[in-house]
Amino acid sequence: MRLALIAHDKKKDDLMAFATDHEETLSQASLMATGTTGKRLMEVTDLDIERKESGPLGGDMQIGGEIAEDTCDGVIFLRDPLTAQPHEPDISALLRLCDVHDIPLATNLASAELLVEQFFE
Ligand SMILES: O=C(CO)COP(=O)(O)O
Repeated sequence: MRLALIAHDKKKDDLMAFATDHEETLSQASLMATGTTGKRLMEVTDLDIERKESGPLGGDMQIGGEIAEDTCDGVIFLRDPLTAQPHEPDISALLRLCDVHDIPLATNLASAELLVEQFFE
């Protein structure tokens, strides 16, 4: 099971709390994250995380590449729906690829809980 974890700045605290709550479960997965999200996750948990570039520098695209290569089984992406992002085209491309390849995608905490429950518990 290979899972991508991503959060926009205003959602990072939520993702850190989620990862801490589910640390034991998430440790069963192979995890990757965009740059800053991954750095924060490794600061607050003992999870082993493959860090991609930061989102605005191509990290979303790198995770999209994994989806296209069939090496990503699920994405938790806590997006900030109230703040414009400079790399919006990359974000849309990642979400689109999840749909193209039928990859489970959770974009808020409620769906992230369901995804993790279904995947691991
Ligand atoms: O911008 C992001 C996703 O679109 C997240 O990137 P960071 O994890 O580097 O902040």
